Amino acid sequence: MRLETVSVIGGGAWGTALAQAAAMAGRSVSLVVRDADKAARINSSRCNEAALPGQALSPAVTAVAEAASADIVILAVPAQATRGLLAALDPALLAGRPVVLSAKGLETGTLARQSEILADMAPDAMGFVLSGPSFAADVAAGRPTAVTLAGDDASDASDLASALAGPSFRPYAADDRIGVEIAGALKNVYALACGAVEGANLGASARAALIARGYAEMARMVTAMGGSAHTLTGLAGLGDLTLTCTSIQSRNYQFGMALGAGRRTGDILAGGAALAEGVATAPVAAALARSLDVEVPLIDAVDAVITGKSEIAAIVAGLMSRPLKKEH
Ligand SMILES: NC(=O)C1=CN([C@@H]2O[C@H](COP(=O)(O)OP(=O)(O)OC[C@H]3O[C@@H](n4cnc5c(N)ncnc54)[C@H](O)[C@@H]3O)[C@@H](O)[C@H]2O)C=CC1
Ligand SMILES: O=C(CO)COP(=O)(O)O
Repeated sequence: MRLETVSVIGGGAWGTALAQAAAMAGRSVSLVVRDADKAARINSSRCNEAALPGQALSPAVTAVAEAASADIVILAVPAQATRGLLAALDPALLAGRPVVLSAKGLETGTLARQSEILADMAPDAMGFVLSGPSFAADVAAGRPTAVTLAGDDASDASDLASALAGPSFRPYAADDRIGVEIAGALKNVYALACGAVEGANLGASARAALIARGYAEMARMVTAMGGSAHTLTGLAGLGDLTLTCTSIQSRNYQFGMALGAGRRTGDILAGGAALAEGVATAPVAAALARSLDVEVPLIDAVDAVITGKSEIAAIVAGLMSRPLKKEH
């Protein structure tokens, strides 16, 4: 497999950071943004100011407004935009190519994972998922980061990991796409909950309990979907859950803080909040759990707060008065 050139589609924070990581790994990179003016601005200033202010881009990154053929395709648009993006792309750009899915979320309506969307829309593409504890600003600045890169074939995933690995970006190959995708999607839901704990001043002990019980829920979901709970011991599971559920830098955590302070979802969104994938994913994850008959009280709680069905105080009281049971 030739793995020299990379096309990163999506000119937000994560697409820009992944373009920079691929460039630092020695690849020649096109960053596909939505309009030609933006591409020209990035190329002349050598910075994507709107996405990663002040971050200088490697000379190996060229912004373009139209996707062109590349050995590796990386999709970095919000989870709800992936299907539309794939529908608009020339299928020849995807057929037989490794396509790396980097969005963390489940699709509204279909309940689909990102790799299921790819299989629907571009069945000839080779789907990989990239997830793990990795803030875009850290990756782009060359701060040490490690992620999981999963594909159906572990040896292909290893080749791709080698092509994207650089001095500060270390992808670990894996073969459990389901586990990695569910972990990436659900950690955003728990980050909303942990942010709400912070915003409502419920204490660090409550937040730690949420992380541990969230991990247990995640394991039930992954197992029910045919993934491996063992995957969750790695970067995409424990790694990203720890990062996102404890860091105010996380947009999901910030959104949760606003909910915890008593603000409504609609008002926070109307105020121009940054993308928080857990907001769309929480109701989808709750529906998915119902369809699989998996008990997920924390996902249900976040869904209830997001959709305005319940208040945080009532939810905390409800969670604390659930029947006592064995931990495992
Ligand atoms: N920012 C981060 O630190 C990380 C983000 N991610 C994931 O990456 C995904 C994208 O997040 P960010 O880049 O941070 O969000 P962002 O809000 O910074 O950027 C999203 C970009 O997608 C573009 N976009 C939206 N719809 C599009 C469409 N239909 N076609 C083409 N472009 C479209 C927007 O113009 C924008 O440039 C999310 O799923 C997020 O969870 C994953 C790891 C780290
Ligand atoms: O996925 C991320 C870090 O791994 C980014 O988290 P947020 O989208 O919550 O900022």
